[in-house]
Amino acid sequence: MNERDDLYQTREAHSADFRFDDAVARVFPDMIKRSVPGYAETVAMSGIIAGRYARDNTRLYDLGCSLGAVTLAMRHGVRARGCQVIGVDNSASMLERAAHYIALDDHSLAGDPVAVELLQADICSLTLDNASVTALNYVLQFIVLDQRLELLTRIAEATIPGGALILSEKISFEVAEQPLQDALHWDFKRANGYSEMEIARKRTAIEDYLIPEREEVHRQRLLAAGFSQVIRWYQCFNFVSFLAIR
Ligand SMILES: C[S@@+](CC[C@H](N)C(=O)[O-])C[C@H]1O[C@@H](n2cnc3c(N)ncnc32)[C@H](O)[C@@H]1O
Ligand SMILES: O=C(O)C(=O)C[C@]1(C(=O)O)C=C[C@@H](O)C=C1
Repeated sequence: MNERDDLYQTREAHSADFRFDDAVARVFPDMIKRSVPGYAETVAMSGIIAGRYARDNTRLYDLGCSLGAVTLAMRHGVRARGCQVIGVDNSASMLERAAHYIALDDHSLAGDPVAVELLQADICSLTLDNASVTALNYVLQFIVLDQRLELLTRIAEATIPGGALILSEKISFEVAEQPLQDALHWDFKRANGYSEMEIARKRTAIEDYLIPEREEVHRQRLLAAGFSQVIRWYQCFNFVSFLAIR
């Protein structure tokens, strides 16, 4: 199942034509590991954070769950009782594969594991409720700009007092810092075996589709959405993760 990402060795790229389709879902674990600096740590620490913030008889949401990496990290991190982890994605190709990974995990766990449910839905029109922890791991960056505050506000309103949002994103920087951050990111991709052509084609494909914003924009919008505290708990080059508390 873990195929190597060679999509842009053969695929031509056009602006904003990247989609989470079957071809991407097939190579996704390899693609995200080789493309996002700090991905493995972000997933693993989502489990630790879920352990601290999950409360009895609440929900944990993994919005834009792809193959369910964070869904499973949260399932394994939860110590509270009566919790349910809900993984949501609008890509059928992703969810089909996520279901396979959840089933493998079900079989490996003894006793009464934390319940996991997968849902195919658009997170921009999903009703959320009774959340103690929500993860938005590299997903907000794909939501059109004018829907981002509304989505975060719905998450904040659905979050119990003291509950948490884990928000991981590719970010942008002020003009003086941006070239260095880009260069380091592309060095990371080169070191992971992507060619100049693959890096350039992926860049074209996600341009105008993955829209990064500055740290300050994220912080202020999270506060405007209804969270009371925001910290940046992790950064690796141009990828960061925030923890926002309701
Ligand atoms: C970069 S991946 C997320 C990675 C995943 N959270 C992880 O940590 O492994 C982005 C995911 O968001 C999903 N997505 C994008 N827009 C969405 C929307 N409006 N509703 C639901 N899912 C969405 C995509 O289908 C894709 O699977
Ligand atoms: O910014 C890039 O160059 C990326 O490849 C990033 C990114 C992401 O952050 O989601 C884009 C699409 C894939 O899902 C994997 C990585």
